Amino acid sequence: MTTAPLQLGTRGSTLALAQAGYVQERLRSLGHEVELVRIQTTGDVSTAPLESIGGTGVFVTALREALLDGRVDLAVHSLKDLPTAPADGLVVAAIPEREDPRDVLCARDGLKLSDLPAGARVGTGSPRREAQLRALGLGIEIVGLRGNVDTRLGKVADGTLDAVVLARAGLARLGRLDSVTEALDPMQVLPAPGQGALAVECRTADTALVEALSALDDAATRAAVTAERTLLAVLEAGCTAPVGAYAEAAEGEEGLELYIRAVVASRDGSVSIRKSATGSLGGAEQIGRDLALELLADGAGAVVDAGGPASKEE
Ligand SMILES: NCc1[nH]cc(CCC(=O)O)c1CC(=O)O
Repeated sequence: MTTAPLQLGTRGSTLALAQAGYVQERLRSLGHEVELVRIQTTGDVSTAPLESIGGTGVFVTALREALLDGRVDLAVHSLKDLPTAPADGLVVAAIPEREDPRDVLCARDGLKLSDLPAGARVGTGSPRREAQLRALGLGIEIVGLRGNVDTRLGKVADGTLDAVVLARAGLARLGRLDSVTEALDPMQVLPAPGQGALAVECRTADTALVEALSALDDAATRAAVTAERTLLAVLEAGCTAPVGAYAEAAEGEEGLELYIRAVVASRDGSVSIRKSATGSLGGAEQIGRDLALELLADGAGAVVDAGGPASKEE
């Protein structure tokens, strides 16, 4: 069989290339020829705060355009950057097994969160991280931060900041786990819905490719992130404050069950509402939806976030 190599669209950042390279290798091991195609996005070109240029969706739009106009056959995204609304003509054909989704602290001198002195400067551009860190009441100062992983870690190395908070998954994919001084306990800081997972997207009409990509799909990860993202979608319709959520498959009395925890917090940390639920792996959407409705019934809709709707962005 002679088929043209699959064209895999990716952003050009080191992290994006590492993620695309992972998918490329998995497809190669299944016998597919795959070439990487770099697509530049507004989010890569601009250094303005994400909230002011349309949020994390800017990373995704250019890749989706390349899929829809046929420049590429598949695209790899960080699932947490993918808007919850489905895109016309496109399908997330594979969600591979996720990395450890926790946020981590990368601090000077090996410090952990509880070692940071009052007034310590901690960098993050994520309202979700900011809200949950403030809610801990440690008296640390949150400093806004953007840029790639190297830029962010550099602010600790050069002494500008005492620490930064990042996704462990990104550091793992870049081989930078040596910078981590503490993995944050989800009891204190819940990750973004979908954090640590990849989404492999292609055209719905490309049925042979949809079928081929399904070999990369991990059922437990898909169930977990489906619950997290359904929760996010329901909350997006009903509140403006940042959302954290983490679902995992765990052995329960009835076999494998999905256990999900979620938080809605005001950016200043003064209010945070946390709830959890368990259910069957097959009922992921319903678990996510029900938990979101419970959070709203508990007042999540009234948690005011000064940043407005776009502030949910990571
Ligand atoms: N916000 C950008 C972004 N999108 C995905 C990751 C990391 C990889 C992942 O979460 O899957 C990061 C960096 C970070 O939040 O530290």
